[in-house]
Amino acid sequence: MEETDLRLESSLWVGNKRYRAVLTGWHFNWTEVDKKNIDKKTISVPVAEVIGVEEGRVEILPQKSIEDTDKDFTVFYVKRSSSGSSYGLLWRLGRTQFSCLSRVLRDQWTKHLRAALKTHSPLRPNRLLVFINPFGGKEKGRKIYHSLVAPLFELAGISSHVIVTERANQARDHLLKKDLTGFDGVVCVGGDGMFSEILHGLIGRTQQEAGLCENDPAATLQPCPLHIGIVPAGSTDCVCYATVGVIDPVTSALHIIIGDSQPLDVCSVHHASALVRYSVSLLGYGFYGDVLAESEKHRWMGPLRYDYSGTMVYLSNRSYAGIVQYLPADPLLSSPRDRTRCLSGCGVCSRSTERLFSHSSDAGSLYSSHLSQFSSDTEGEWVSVEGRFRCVSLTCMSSSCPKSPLGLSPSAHLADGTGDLILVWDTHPLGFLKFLYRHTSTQDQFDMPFVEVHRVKAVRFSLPPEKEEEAYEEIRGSSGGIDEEAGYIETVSRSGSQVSLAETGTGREMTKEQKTTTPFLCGLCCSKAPAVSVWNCDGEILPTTEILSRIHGQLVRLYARGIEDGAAMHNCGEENDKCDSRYTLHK
Ligand SMILES: CCCCCCCCCCCCC/C=C/[C@@H](O)[C@H](COP(=O)(O)O)NC(=O)CCCCCCCCCCCCCCC
Ligand SMILES: Nc1ncnc2c1ncn2[C@@H]1O[C@H](COP(=O)(O)OP(=O)(O)O)[C@@H](O)[C@H]1O
Ligand SMILES: [Ca+2]
Repeated sequence: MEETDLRLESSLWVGNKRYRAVLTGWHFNWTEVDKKNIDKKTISVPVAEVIGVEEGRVEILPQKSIEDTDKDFTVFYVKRSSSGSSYGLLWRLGRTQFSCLSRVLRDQWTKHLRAALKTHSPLRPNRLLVFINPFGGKEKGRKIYHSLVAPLFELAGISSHVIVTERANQARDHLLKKDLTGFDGVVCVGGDGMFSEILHGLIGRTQQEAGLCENDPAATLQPCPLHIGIVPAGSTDCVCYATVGVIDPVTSALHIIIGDSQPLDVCSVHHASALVRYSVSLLGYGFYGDVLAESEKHRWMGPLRYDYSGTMVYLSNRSYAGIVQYLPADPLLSSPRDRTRCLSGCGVCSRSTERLFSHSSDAGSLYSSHLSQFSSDTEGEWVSVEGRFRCVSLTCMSSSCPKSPLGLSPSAHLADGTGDLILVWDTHPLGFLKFLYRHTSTQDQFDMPFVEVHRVKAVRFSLPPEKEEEAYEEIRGSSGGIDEEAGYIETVSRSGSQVSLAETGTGREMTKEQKTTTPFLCGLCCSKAPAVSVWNCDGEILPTTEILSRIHGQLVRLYARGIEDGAAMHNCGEENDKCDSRYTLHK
């Protein structure tokens, strides 16, 4: 046996085979001895990916059982496998039972492995606050947590305080008001809507404590100190898919246990000097807004409601007038059409960390000058376009999800402080269908004459003056002659009205003001098309149409590491732009 401060080396047995086991600073390796050189295979587990070390011969499936022998110990660790349909890798719990020559040696191994774990995984949580939405997705949140996740947390020695929500916004309110001391992170068992609640709670709480005003679009917000873990149990599960690469509760639980850390850009949405909401995945007007509004009527269908509503809205064949203004990001840093992907260890994102946090006060003043001089922009950086759009979408990340494995913007970055603005100009129905369909494959959805994509730092959307007037007309008309049965869905902003998060509620229900006189799906059955659509903000309907949104780089951190490329399972060990070929989109 050899032992130094962190290193330990000895013979160990697995079954009746002898191995040479070595614990170096960062890795735990074991290689079969007594075998011809050519066949020698080393199993190497990064210490950061060890889940737990237990004395004796331990099983956790189908139930935890311990055979308390004094020369044995069991190591649990992360094991990867390809996920088949998804781009990311599935993580599973690996387990190996080792036997030593003596109890003293066994105790040395367990002591060293546990000490190495502490040293190499500083962000591993000890205590977690878990929110379960029992009604998300297929209503399996409770079962998923208790049967798949809780046993892993227990094995890893994590204590958790579990709250099964009884109403919408309970998790958000808890995070805004209750004592959070002692918690290292918050776990969301649910979908994108539930994640959004937790996001709002944590960002709001952090700004309250820092004395910062969330309403000011120019404010440099304080990053949240608590990590968020997502256990997918929703309908779209886009945030989970885009940050982990698979929708799999066990994979997510293992990322949480080892304390992985993935920063995430967040977009704040404002109206008339007030914060409306935050968004991380989709802020979409037109098609995606209409799909969400329609889908709310069919919640009983579960996740299928989006396909049904998508088809109905597609058939209604609508476009909307609007003025879009945007502040482009530095084109030298990256481009939404550079055909690279943001993957685990992304070089573009790590370089952004430096840029985002080294001169945060300068960045704040730069933004304030841009945002306040918005209408008379002297620096000429803002770009303005006007016309009719099928949809206007802003996404801070790729927004990949099982429906669209590469996402709304396949080359967007999770943590570069920018978002991608996608403008789909009005076009013939088949063209738009082709655009939608390309989201399901690796075909470039931006390579179409009626589509534009821009990497941006801020976006403003407003209605052309005549449409604003029409929108008012629709509201006025609505007080007298709404045909409720025809289904009225449109949101109309009331210029100058102050909208705060507290007033917007869950955002999933329509407020009175949001109903207008124009029947939904009128493209199919009647002549008059609605003047305005609604904004879909990560699955919530916004109560305003005219908005100003701004990207806040790396405002929150998730227990994740970005997508690990299944096609490149080799251990590169380099920052990923050194292995760029792996990160290029395949045609
Ligand atoms: C023809 C096939 C078209 C497939 C088009 C796929 C585009 C998918 C882009 C998905 C972006 C997802 C961004 C995430 C949004 C979520 O935050 C948010 C909330 O999720 P939650 O309920 O789980 O909490 N989800 C959503 O707003 C759902 C948006 C989903 C839009 C899907 C639209 C499906 C369209 C099907 C059209 C079919 C046309 C067929 C015509 C014959
Ligand atoms: N106990 C509850 N009852 C009703 N709604 C809830 C509850 N808990 C959370 N919600 C709300 O349900 C909405 C949808 O939840 P989510 O978990 O995202 O599922 P889905 O992906 O199916 O939409 C969220 O907006 C959230 O605020
Ligand atoms: Ca981004």
